[in-house]
Amino acid sequence: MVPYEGKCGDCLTTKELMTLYETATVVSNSLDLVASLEKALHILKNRLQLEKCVIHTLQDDTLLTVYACIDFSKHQKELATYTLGEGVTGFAAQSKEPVIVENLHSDMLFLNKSGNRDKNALSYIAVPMLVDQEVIGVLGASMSKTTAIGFESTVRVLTILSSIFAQSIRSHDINLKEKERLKELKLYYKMEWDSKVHNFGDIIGESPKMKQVYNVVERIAGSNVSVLVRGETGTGKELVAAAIHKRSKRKDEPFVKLNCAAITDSLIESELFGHEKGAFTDAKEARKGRFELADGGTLFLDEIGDISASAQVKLLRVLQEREFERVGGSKTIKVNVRLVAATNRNLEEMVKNGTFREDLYYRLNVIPIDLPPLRERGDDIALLVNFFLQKSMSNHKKKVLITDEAMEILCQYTWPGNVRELENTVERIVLMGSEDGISADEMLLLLPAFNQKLMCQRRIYSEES
Ligand SMILES: Nc1ncnc2c1ncn2[C@@H]1O[C@H](COP(=O)(O)OP(=O)(O)OP(=O)(O)O)[C@@H](O)[C@H]1O
Repeated sequence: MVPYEGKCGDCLTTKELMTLYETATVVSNSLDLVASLEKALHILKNRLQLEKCVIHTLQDDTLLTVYACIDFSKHQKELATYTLGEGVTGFAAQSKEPVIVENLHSDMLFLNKSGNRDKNALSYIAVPMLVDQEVIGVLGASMSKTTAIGFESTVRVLTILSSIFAQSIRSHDINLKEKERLKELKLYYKMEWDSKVHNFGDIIGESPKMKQVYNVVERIAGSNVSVLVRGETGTGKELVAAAIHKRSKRKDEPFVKLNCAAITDSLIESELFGHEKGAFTDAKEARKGRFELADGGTLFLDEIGDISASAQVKLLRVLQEREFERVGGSKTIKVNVRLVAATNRNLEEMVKNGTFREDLYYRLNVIPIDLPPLRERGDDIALLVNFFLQKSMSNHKKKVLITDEAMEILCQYTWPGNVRELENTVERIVLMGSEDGISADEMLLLLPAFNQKLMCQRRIYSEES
């Protein structure tokens, strides 16, 4: 075996140039990369009489497996697998240098694991395929008496081709990964839209408390700090999380959401971090978790107070080290995710009674945003009623008038379900109401039973006094 010293003597011959031109053209015009690489290897064989040409690629930084080849049976392909440093292929990958085995019948480095050594073959050359000095595989070929060029020229041609092949394989891999990511994101977003969880609509409200919220959102959106949005149910926590994302540099990357309260303890870690095939009974396929889906973007964890103790530990590690392993996996995955969490629970209380980790609480609560309940937002109620009224009338292609007295009732109501309840109430108003206007009595009928009773009592009381 001779490590190639990198001599660069004569210029390329016309034969070599033609070979390079043809192989590069075949590979650059490809949709099916493996088929095109194999065509390119055939050109090497036909033009230069190089035999058993094979491209190995490096898997998981340890194993070189056949990616494309000519003159190998299916079984031989499977046998021709090398670890780093093993045989001439493994050695070329490890040393990052071309390796020449002058006499492959006597050199111990030529292992012939595939068993398809040719009687006529004399020598073997293996050239590492590098992208930015990183080995992604090895290009190898046998030389025989009939090979049209010498060692030096063969190394030169294979070295030029290995760099073209390496770039093509790398771009192909990136495209595949991106396609897979888009497929998973499409699936995720489809699920979200189907359950109508997503809403990127604008935030309505001019009250001083909401102006404070906008102020904080504007100031922190551009940074990468974690945010904890707190507020009663239906106050718009998800809307604020989406607003932070939309105003950040990550706005063109995914905004991914997980409602921690909707997932059982046993599934939460798999939803967050993904799982490998066979990690548990139902894990028929490997699946990415929300952290991987949100890579580059924002992950919104709703109802963060509901996650299990073991998921809290894993979450803390991601926040500290930006890395994790899938459930049932050992490979460490690194992600770049901005976390926005939300809760309507009292996390401080949970920290005190030991149900929520204090270290995690501080990691999440770098920037707290407190959303006011609707009953503390004064004129915002009327603004929101009008906003949802327009939206709903246009959806239902119907005109409905809310009289002043009906609006008065809506403004006095305590809205325990906050904006969500108000939105649903306006929807009912549009469905039940008419252009003639909704009266106060009709309005009371449209409010949920418990509060309707309260309102009636108030009304009777005020009429009596
Ligand atoms: N200020 C607002 N302007 C317009 N729509 C709003 C506003 N706040 C909330 N909404 C709407 O009210 C509904 C509930 O909002 P959202 O889901 O963001 O609340 P939440 O606080 O996250 O609720 P939960 O605690 O139940 O998860 C959504 O349809 C949202 O679009």
